[in-house]
Amino acid sequence: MTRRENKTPARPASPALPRLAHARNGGLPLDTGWIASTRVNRPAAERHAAGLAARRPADPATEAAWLLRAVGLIDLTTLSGDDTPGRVRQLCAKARAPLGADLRKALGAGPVTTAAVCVYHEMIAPALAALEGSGLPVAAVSTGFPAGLSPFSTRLAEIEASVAAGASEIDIVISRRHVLLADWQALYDEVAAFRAACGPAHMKAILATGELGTLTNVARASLVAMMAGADFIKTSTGKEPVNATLPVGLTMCRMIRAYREATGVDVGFKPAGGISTAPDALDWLVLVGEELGPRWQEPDLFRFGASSLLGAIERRLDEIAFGAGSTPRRHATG
Ligand SMILES: O=C[C@H](O)COP(=O)(O)O
Repeated sequence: MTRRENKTPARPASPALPRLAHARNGGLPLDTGWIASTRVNRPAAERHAAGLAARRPADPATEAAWLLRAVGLIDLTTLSGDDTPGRVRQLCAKARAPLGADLRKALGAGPVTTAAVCVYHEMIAPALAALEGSGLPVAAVSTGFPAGLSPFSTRLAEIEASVAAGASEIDIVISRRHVLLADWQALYDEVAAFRAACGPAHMKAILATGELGTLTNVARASLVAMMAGADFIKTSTGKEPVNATLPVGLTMCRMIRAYREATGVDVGFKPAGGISTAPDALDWLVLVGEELGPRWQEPDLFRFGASSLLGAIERRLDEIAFGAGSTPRRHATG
């Protein structure tokens, strides 16, 4: 099946689209031979992933530099049933100024923001208002997030509504059954239709890897999503029983690398769900640095999808800057 033409009406995208200014992924025709020949050796992936922690930066100054970089890569997220405009305004204030001025001064760091704010559709308007003038994009989760089981027409309309409301990044979820049934054509058609509906907004394809059964399925779904035009591939919604894991991350990075070698196109990577400690952030940065290179430590090609990681990084930076005893005094609550 051929890809659908972009049918989303042009609407001014939210101001930060230039943050994703590298050439977009135009996709490829579905290549079933490539998909069938792709396999992953799970024990080897697990062994490799287990070694990443040993390669975290050892000295505190380098660790602080890495963690400052990680802050700028976070899609600061709230995806709760009890989200309110007030909570989203607080989140956006944190996204604009994620670290206190005293902490930045102690670390010798300049101004920093997170990469984006990620919310449900209903929270796009308060997020845009709260981020006005900051240059920070609003990402919206879409297509029946998190299960992706609402009617197809509803899922397309949901994307279009969020783009029309001003989201410049759309995080879609795939139908897991297409992967579990190895119906690659159905998966390709679905993701290509979502990509067309996104129009100017950049699309992150959430694979929900914890529900795909095998790493081989993760690899194949990654390839199909990229062939169908995904700008980013993303591990998880944060709502599956198992979310972002390093063996899954390794698998997806290797597929991004293979796609780049075949097409010359850079596709972004977003691990999401359960990434909640400073060492977690370091492990993911080691992984993408080793597998894809430093370009994938920049916000146009890498994001952390996380609701609690920022607080953990802030506490660790505080320890580095002011000493271990300072954290309880300076951060009364986690
Ligand atoms: O896309 C982002 C995830 O939903 C965040 O998951 P988390 O709450 O486990 O950090």
